[in-house]
Amino acid sequence: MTQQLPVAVLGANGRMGAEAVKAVEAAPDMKLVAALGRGDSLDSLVDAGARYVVDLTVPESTEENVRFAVENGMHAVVGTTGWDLGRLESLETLLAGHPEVGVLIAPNFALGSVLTSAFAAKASKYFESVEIIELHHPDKVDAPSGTAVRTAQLVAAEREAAGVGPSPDATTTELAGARGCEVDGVRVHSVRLRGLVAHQEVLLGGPGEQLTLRHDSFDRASFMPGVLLGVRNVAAHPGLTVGLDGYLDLGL
Ligand SMILES: NC(=O)C1=CN([C@@H]2O[C@H](COP(=O)(O)OP(=O)(O)OC[C@H]3O[C@@H](n4cnc5c(N)ncnc54)[C@H](O)[C@@H]3O)[C@@H](O)[C@H]2O)C=CC1
Ligand SMILES: O=C(O)C1=N[C@H](C(=O)O)C[C@H](O)C1
Repeated sequence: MTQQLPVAVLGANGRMGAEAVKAVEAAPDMKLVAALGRGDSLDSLVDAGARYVVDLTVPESTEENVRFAVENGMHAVVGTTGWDLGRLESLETLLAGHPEVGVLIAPNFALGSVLTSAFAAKASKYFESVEIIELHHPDKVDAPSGTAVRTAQLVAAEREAAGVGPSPDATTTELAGARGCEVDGVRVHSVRLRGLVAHQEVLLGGPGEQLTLRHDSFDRASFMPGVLLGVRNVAAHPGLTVGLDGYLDLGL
C-alpha cells in the first residue's frame, strides 16, 4: 500500500470537524495525525508530522490557521467561511513565497451544491431576473452563507460577460432588509430555521417562466466526499484554488 497522507483536522470538536475526523479515520489512504479544538496550539501540527490541514473552524480563526499551515509547508483544505477578497489576496501573496504549497478554499464541499452553483451561473445569462435564497440551521454564525456569496459572484461574472444588465426591481420603499442583501448586484436572502442543515435555491425568472435550481444537504455526511477529494488533490494544485470545481472536470 502507498504511504498514507498525514492529515490534521482543525475545529475537530465542531459539527463539521467531528464529521471530518470520522471521514479521515475511515479513509484507507489517510492517517489522522492531529485533531485540534479551540485553544490547542498550532505548533502541535508540526510535532504530529501533519502534511495536510483541514480547516473547519470559525471565520475569526481560519486566516491564522491557514497562514500557519502555509508557512510550515502544509497543504490546506478550507471549508470555513469568511474568505473575502482582501483575505484571498493576502493569501495569494503568502503563497507566492511558498510555491510548492496548495490551498483549497471550498465554500461548499457537497458535489450537488458545486454543480448547482455552476448550472445557475451558466443559466443566469438567459434570464432577466435572478435571486438567491439560502436556508440554514439557526446555529450558523454568518449570513449570507459562503455558498450563496460564491454563487452570486459566479452568476454576476457570467451575466456581466454576456452583457446582461441587473435584475429589474421597482422597489422604492423598503423596510430595511426586506429585499435581502446584495452580492455583486445579485440579491441574496438568508433563512435560519431549526431542523434545516444547508439548502439553497437560485430563482431565475423570465417573461412567463421560472427556473428554480435547488440543492439540499440533509446531513453533514454530504460534505465528506468533497473534503476527502480536496485532501487527495490539493498537493497537485499548488497555489490558491477557490471552489471545489477547480479540482473537477465539470465541462461547463
Ligand atoms: N465548505 C463546506 O462545505 C462547509 C463549510 N462549513 C463552514 O465550516 C465552518 C464550521 O462550521 P460548523 O462545524 O458548523 O461550526 P461549529 O461552530 O460547529 O464548529 C467550529 C469549531 O471550531 C472551533 N474553533 C474555533 N477556533 C478554532 C481554532 N483556532 N482552532 C481549532 N478549533 C477552533 C470551535 O470551538 C468549534 O468547535 C463554518 O464557517 C461553516 O460555515 C460548514 C459546513 C459545510
Ligand atoms: O454553516 C454551515 O452549516 C454551512 N456553511 C457553508 C456556507 O456558509 O456556505 C457551507 C454550507 O452551506 C453549510
